[in-house]
Amino acid sequence: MIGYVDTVPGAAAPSLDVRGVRFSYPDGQVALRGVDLTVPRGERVALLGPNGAGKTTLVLHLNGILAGGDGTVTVGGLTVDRDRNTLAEIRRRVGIVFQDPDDQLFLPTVAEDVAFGPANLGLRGAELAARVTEALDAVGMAEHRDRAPQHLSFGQRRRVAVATVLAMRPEILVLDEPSSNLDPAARRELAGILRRLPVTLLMVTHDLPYALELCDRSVILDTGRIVADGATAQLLADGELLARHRLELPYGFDPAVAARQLAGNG
Ligand SMILES: Nc1ncnc2c1ncn2[C@@H]1O[C@H](COP(=O)(O)OP(=O)(O)OP(=O)(O)O)[C@@H](O)[C@H]1O
Repeated sequence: MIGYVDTVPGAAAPSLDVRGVRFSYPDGQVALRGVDLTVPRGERVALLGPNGAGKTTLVLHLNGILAGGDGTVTVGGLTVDRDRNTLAEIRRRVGIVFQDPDDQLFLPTVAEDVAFGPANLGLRGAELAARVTEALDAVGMAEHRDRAPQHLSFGQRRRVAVATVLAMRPEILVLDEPSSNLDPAARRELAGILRRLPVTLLMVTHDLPYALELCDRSVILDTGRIVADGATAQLLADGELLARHRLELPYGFDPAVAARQLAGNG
């Protein structure tokens, strides 16, 4: 089993600490208006919110793709800044899985795609091979290692995209809409895989049942501010809160019943 939760220096620090982050785009559009968020090591948190709330902008601050506003972001005790060495380590610690797996897969075979990141870190030979196998095992894709990514199903490609990030042994795994375009079986299988990963997880999603299934805690972001932060089951049971922030449960979905079922299965 992968043990990267304990391998990062500064193990006492939270995985993620966002303090007073404000950010406007160059055209003046204000996207974040003072965001505070602490995620302890090993926790799984859903980041919810309507279109335009600032979710992507916040995620892009976690590994320094966006910066320059106010506030600080700390990952496993290391503050995100523009220093080249720090940024390289931050990008190893924060693994972002984008919505479209094809943005992350570009080499002839699955194994080469998964090896790409750790090879850039300098791993070679048996150590690199072990890292690739470990990551592919974690997402149940080891038997496909020599296949071409473009010949895999969408759900398989998404799993390989997760493996490319896991191969870096991240401190925190950030997933952008992980359930999108998955059929019900692939969606369920991915949930099982993500639940077993020993890693801090931040999941951006509009799929509220998926948030409930995977994350005990959810945070709602709207107009650049965190407007709710609590137990997912409680937030989803608050119809007025959801309506205020343009969040909708699927027709007929009862979060209380689903939470009881999940607790029974857990
Ligand atoms: N490159 C950009 N230039 C200017 N404004 C931007 C840019 N990208 C995003 N914005 C604006 O920043 C705000 C936050 O957008 P962001 O993409 O972070 O929201 P989001 O919550 O991820 O939305 P969605 O659910 O639609 O993906 C919005 O008002 C958006 O129009």
